[in-house]
Amino acid sequence: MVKQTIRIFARIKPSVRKHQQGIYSIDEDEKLTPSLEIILPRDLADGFVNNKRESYRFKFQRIFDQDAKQDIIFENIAKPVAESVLAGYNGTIFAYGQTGSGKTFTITGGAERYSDRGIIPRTLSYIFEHLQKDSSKIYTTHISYLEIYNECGYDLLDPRHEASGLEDLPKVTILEDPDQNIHLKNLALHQATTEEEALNLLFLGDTNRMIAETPMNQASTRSHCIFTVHLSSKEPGSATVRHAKLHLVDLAGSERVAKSGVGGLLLTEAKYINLSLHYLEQVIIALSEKNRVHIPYRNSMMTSVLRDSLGGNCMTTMIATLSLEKRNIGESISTCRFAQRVALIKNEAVLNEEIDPRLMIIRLQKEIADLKEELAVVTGEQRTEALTEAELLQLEKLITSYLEDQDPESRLEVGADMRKIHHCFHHFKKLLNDQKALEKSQVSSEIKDQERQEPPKEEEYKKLQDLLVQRDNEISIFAEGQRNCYPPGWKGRGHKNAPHPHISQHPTLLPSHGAPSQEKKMSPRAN
Ligand SMILES: Nc1ncnc2c1ncn2[C@@H]1O[C@H](COP(=O)(O)OP(=O)(O)OP(=O)(O)O)[C@@H](O)[C@H]1O
Repeated sequence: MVKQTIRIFARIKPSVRKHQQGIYSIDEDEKLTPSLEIILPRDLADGFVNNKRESYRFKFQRIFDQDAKQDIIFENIAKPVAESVLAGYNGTIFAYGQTGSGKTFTITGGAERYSDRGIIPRTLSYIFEHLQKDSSKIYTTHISYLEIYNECGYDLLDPRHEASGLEDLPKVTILEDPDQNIHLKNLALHQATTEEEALNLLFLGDTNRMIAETPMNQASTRSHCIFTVHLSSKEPGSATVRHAKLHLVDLAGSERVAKSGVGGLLLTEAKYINLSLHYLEQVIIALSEKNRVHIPYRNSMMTSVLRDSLGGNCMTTMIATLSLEKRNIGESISTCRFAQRVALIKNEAVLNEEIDPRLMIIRLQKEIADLKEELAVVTGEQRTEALTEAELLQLEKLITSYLEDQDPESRLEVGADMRKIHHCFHHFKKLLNDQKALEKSQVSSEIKDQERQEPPKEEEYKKLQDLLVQRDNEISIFAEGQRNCYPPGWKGRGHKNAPHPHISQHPTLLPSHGAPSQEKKMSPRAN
């Protein structure tokens, strides 16, 4: 992770009236941070901001004076960012300043001379040169070009060449996923395999930008443009892919509505521009304040798109473009003030790596195939997915003899073959389940048998009760008989006083002659 505050640079546009004496001075003491002093001319000091102050001093990473050429700007500002993008970090360079201060010239360049090429073409050239030289990685490059005008996004890389106004271009909208990542719907990503293809895309975007421009909407002044290089890289054979994005941003003119004196539709546009830049300012103020939890990124499309570039996962650089002429002093001071706040924002850039599941599967499949081959070499046998019939038979034999072996120390040796080990476990599990099922069925059949053999308790109790009543009757009959000792009127079997047939057959209950004490021995009820 790289922790870094946003780096701020100042670039002063060449003045038509050559160096206006006394308006500004640059202090470039090597030991100190360079500073730009803006000196208020006497006639302005009375009416502007604070009539007591005569000068304002602002610190920058570096200040490029009027004579700084495009190659110097690229080398010092854009090249370090391009390098970090090539290393896998996100990068952003944005130009901020009033209309006509040189934002487009700095970011895209001038059309007159080849040497006027700006940061975008020079960065593309640098990136593709690096990609060509570096054979240790596989790179993929895509380009997108977004224009934001009046809070609406438009895809400048519409290849139909039919746009005669912004509304003819595909409209881009913002989508946010549950992880709060921003996705731009309808913004096409075009693959560029060479510098030429990438430059053609830049040209297409700039052409669409110009065609869509109307006198009322001088696009470069009134809209924000974000040219993005999406770079993916991976080492050959690796499933880890690095994704880095480089935003090159040309913001709308930063002048304030109150001072620009516009009206009607233009005023609406100016409000929008300023609203958009106002929200950018709000985000920057929030980020520069310590302990501020909520950052209002969602308020505008631009801050949503640049969310990572501002206080997030990105190496960000700002170029404050200044047109330091007497009439622009106010705007120049406000641009510098804005830059000072931006310089307080800390970003934390991390390498954006992810595993490509498709590549991972391919890699694992290859690894399995390699390992199988290696195993075959070591074991001398070619292994198939499943065990062969012969192997299964041999394994069954081993398992049987292992189970039959009474020795508790005995071992089942199947070798280092996971297929065989799994088969053994499977076999033991089956045995265990069979055993459980058998025990269960045995228990249930025993219960059934018992139920069949033992009559219900109530029935048994009734039988016993009946038997008891019967015995009581017999005993009382027997006792009666004893007392009467078979009276002369005894009529034998069938008589109402005759002993019960069972009693007559029961030896212990049969009356014995000459044993009168029998009655005493046998009480009618034991209980
Ligand atoms: N450093 C420079 N060297 C030479 N010419 C420059 C420089 N900066 C700006 N210019 C010229 O000044 C004019 C205005 O610049 P430019 O269009 O870049 O301003 P801008 O800030 O992008 O304005 P807008 O807000 O309208 O987009 C252009 O003609 C451009 O070529």
